[in-house]
Amino acid sequence: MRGTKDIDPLSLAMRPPADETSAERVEREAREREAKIISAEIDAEIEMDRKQKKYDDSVKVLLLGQSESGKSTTLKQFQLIFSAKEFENERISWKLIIQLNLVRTVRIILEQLSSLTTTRPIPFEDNKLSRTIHPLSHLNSSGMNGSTSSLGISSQSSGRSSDSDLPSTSASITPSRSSHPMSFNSPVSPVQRSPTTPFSIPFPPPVLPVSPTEMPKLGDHHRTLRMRLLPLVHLESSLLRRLNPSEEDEATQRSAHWSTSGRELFVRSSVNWKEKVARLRNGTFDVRDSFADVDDDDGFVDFDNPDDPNNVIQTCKEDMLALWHDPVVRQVLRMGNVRLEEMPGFFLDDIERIASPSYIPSDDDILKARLKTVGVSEYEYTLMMSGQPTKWRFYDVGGSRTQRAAWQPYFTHVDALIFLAPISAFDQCLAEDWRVNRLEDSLLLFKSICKSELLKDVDIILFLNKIDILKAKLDSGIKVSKYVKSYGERPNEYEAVSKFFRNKFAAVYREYTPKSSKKLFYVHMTKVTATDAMRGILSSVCDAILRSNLQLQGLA
Ligand SMILES: Nc1nc2c(ncn2[C@@H]2O[C@H](COP(=O)(O)OP(=O)(O)OP(=O)(O)O)[C@@H](O)[C@H]2O)c(=O)[nH]1
Ligand SMILES: [Mg+2]
Repeated sequence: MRGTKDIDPLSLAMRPPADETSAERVEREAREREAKIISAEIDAEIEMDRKQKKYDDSVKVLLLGQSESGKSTTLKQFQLIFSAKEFENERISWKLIIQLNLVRTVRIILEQLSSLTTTRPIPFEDNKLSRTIHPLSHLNSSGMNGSTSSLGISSQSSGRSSDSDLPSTSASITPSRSSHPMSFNSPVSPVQRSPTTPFSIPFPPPVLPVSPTEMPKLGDHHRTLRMRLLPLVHLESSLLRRLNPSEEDEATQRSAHWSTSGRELFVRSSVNWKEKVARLRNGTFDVRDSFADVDDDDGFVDFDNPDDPNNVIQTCKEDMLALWHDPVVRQVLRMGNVRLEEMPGFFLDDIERIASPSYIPSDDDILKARLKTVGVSEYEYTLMMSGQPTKWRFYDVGGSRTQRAAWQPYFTHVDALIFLAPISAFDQCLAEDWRVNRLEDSLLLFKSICKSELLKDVDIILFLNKIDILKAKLDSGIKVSKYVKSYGERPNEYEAVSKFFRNKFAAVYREYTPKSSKKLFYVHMTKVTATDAMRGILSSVCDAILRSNLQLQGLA
């Protein structure tokens, strides 16, 4: 026991009076709480100020766009093309992410198979983005008629997407649906979400009506495969917990509603995930110890440990291949309209390579890997531009709806922004809200960015991204006019479709950019995963930003 004389005099002075009444205590505690909040706000302001001052001499670029639009992938390309050594140093860190991407896809298949053996719909959140939306079948199945606004947007396909999650403090960047530039067919019917019955959330129905006799039959070997692949599912949840222990972000909250294995791998801006991955690689893996804190892993590589991801994946290799090539499994996926190949982080066609003990991720693997961003990550690179070293600072934001409130503080001190809109997503819905068409969300988001007074003089580079997926969809016969009413009778071909989308975004820019704006606007059709094509695009983007910067400073 410490005596009174050992107590710090400051703590003594801060102690509540001995005769404090309970009413006084409540009042004091409320005062202290408020003071704490104010103090945290001041700290945040000081930190932001510090960052602005510190990086004033660098060219600052903000990457914006909805989740999965390709922001972090664009950043990887910048690093690969202009800062190759750093990219090389981080190569090995991506191995675990790629392994986790692979395992996630296997888990999705297993969950789909479960749907055949259980009466309740599977908690299958992960593939929402790769499921198409089926306006007609859904309207039929629900009996809900999606009324269409005067602009052709159904009431379910709400623009709330952007209304609700853009920074609420700035009216100028809050999008409004009242003058929508494109008209979309109703994507899906409103779903009845009940917090107490999470499994009652319906999924988009299969393409064809399925009678019980048409249901694919699972045999004993499917059940055996499932059992044999369970270590992968355990490995995934164990590693996710270790990489993001006690996270309370949306992914975790959703997982509580869905299933522990439903979490998507994400990186929080404040966490150096590469360091964490390195520690996991150097520590021992023990699935049974999955709740242990990462900090406890100070051991060495245990090559004999059966819980090591390399070992688990290698052991399950043949079963993964058997599952992926099984005709019944393919039929189940088709019926559920699950297009795994279009999902980010799809590595099932690379099992042999990834399961090899000597596997090192290739450049393409790293660009394909999916790691969701939460918060705002900052990266500083010295890029060699026309033989001159130039300091660049990139801000890579999380694009999902709950993340967008964090964008606004960065609007006031960037030189340019790259906005990514995945135009392949015309037939998809947001992971965050099934009622919202992803392309519609992108357009509304872009509109709010154009309108923003804070971004009035910030150059905008628009990447209409994922053109490879767009081409594949058109080639497979998916009709744009089925999802975008205003597309009408135009040819369902890449040239016509891409021109149509490009014109729509350009029209939004022209209509909503403040008249007094001095900003420049460039549009590129991109597949940001393609390094050769991006080399030229990123060079010209950097040149344009630099030129514009010099002009602004009166140096050009
Ligand atoms: N096929 C194809 N895939 C792409 C393209 N651009 C990005 N991807 C993939 O799409 C996935 C999502 O890309 P990210 O860069 O992580 O998306 P993001 O915008 O950073 O998403 P958040 O962090 O959630 O905001 C990754 O797996 C990428 O490899 C593209 O042009 N074509
Ligand atoms: Mg990201």
